[in-house]
Amino acid sequence: MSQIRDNIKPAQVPPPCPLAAIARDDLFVHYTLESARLGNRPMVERRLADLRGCFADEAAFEAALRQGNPLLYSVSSVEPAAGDGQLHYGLGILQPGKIGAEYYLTKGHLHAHRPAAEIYVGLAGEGAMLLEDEATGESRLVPLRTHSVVYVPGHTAHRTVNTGAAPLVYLGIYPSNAGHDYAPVAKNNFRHVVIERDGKPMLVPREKK
Ligand SMILES: O=P(O)(O)OC[C@H]1O[C@](O)(CO)[C@@H](O)[C@@H]1O
Repeated sequence: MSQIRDNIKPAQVPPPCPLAAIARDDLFVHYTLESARLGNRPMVERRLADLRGCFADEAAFEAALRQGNPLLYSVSSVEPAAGDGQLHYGLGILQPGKIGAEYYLTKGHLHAHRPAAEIYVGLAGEGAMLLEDEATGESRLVPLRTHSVVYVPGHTAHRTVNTGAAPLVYLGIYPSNAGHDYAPVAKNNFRHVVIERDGKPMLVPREKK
């Protein structure tokens, strides 16, 4: 018996929670749905020109860009602590609109640390998450709206789409070591496109060029 006990390795003890090391304004952050900004954190803004290559209808994209360079979405983030078990989160606001038949969308990314999952909490508006398994290309369109939560598994490219008429506001919560890897989506894009057909969102395969 004692021999068995001797062979049991002690569980790894995590370092003590660095509560004192966390800034007070990282422990409590206020936001409003109108500003969709976390406290006074900087807003990263993505305008139409930043989304070059994302939309399927390139002629419609160039035509829209000639009319102006509207703000499509903004994200502010809180990163209280790094290290094993810690979390970061971001508040996003994605405007309504379309390029051709395709709804306004975010660039989309994989996590640099591929196993990292993410939780999206819908706070306002009506949209969806486009999920794509990196290895198999398997795709899902999952609704994201007020009072809904979407689970994004690890190893899954994810893009947010606004399918409604009002701004889509959402909170994304992810492991502190997740990181953003934009390169695979920038190179290959998603295999599917979310378009409006007969007034409703529909997932269709991207046409080959
Ligand atoms: O597709 P993008 O450009 O990364 O935008 C989505 C944003 O949503 C989040 O996943 C959560 O707010 C951010 O990490 C990310 O920047």
